[in-house]
Amino acid sequence: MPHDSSSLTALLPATIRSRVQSLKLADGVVTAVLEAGDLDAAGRVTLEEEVKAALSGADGVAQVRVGLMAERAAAEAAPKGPLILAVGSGKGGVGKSTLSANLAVALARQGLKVGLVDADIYGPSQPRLFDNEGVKPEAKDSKMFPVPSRHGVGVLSMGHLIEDGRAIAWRGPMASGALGQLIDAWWGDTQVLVVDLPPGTGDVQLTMIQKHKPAGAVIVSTPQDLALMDARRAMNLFEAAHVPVVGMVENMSGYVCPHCGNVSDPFGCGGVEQAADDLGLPFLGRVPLDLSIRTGSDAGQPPAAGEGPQAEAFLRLARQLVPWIKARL
Ligand SMILES: Nc1ncnc2c1ncn2[C@@H]1O[C@H](COP(=O)(O)OP(=O)(O)OP(=O)(O)O)[C@@H](O)[C@H]1O
Repeated sequence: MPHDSSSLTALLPATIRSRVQSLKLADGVVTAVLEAGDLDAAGRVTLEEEVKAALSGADGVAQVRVGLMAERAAAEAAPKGPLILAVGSGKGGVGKSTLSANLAVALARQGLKVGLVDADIYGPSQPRLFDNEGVKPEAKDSKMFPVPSRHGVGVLSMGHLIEDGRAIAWRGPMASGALGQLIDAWWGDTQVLVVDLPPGTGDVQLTMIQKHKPAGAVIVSTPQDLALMDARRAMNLFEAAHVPVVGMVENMSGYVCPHCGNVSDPFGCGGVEQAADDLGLPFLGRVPLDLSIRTGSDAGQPPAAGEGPQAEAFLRLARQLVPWIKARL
């Protein structure tokens, strides 16, 4: 008989079972979150290997993802930093970075003090989107200051730290160490930190979410079925880490012809709203596929900072999020 979450947990040795915070099976993928605050680096690697060895190959299991919780006591004792709002997607290229940047600008236009961390450390794009490429962050007491932008949003990205165009080939633990430095920076009176997560739903993402505990997450998807399946995986990932999903956004949902203004739907339309409905999540709204969104982004001018329908699409999303954010500040 195929396994479910409890029969899978029973496959783990008792010493590991007591560490399980959550364990979910969906579409053949097990997502397990374990308490590991007492273990050193070697112990954590062993624990991850043991879990994978115990569950891989079980009936109905195609893949096992492990997220390890650490430094819980230290995190709880630490002074309260800005509220973290993660922006995630199940796969790359759906517009997660574009949405993160414009949401940050749109939230700042609602009067909030907003910062942005580019956690997409393998392909950082925020310095280009905010037109502050090549600016190195200043630091004090080995903590960085955010790099200012023209739109009132401080930004920190691996792209600010590496030489132009140099690919980063880091392994998971180094990657999450680097991300920690971007988040634990001098954010001052910043109220909301929008975190542009790396695309995907693997171990790196899960560990990052566990460690930095966003207050909530927004999932972005394009309307096609394939992207939607990935969005569902992203939701499972946040659920496994006990991070509430604030809602879903449909990006590239209707192509506005720059010549005649006609709207067509190359990727379909309404799929994300339907998926949000099926999953019992709020649907936050759509952003059209619009050439000016790409050209503005490439030129370092976030459309949300301007006027017109493109700006309005992002401002509408931000207005929906403001009450949720204010209730948590
Ligand atoms: N609504 C839109 N209209 C037009 N172009 C868009 C829109 N959203 C995103 N794009 C463009 O699509 C490309 C991919 O967007 P983006 O980099 O934000 O995606 P991503 O999900 O963050 O990708 P990655 O996983 O590579 O980081 C960019 O060139 C961006 O300008």
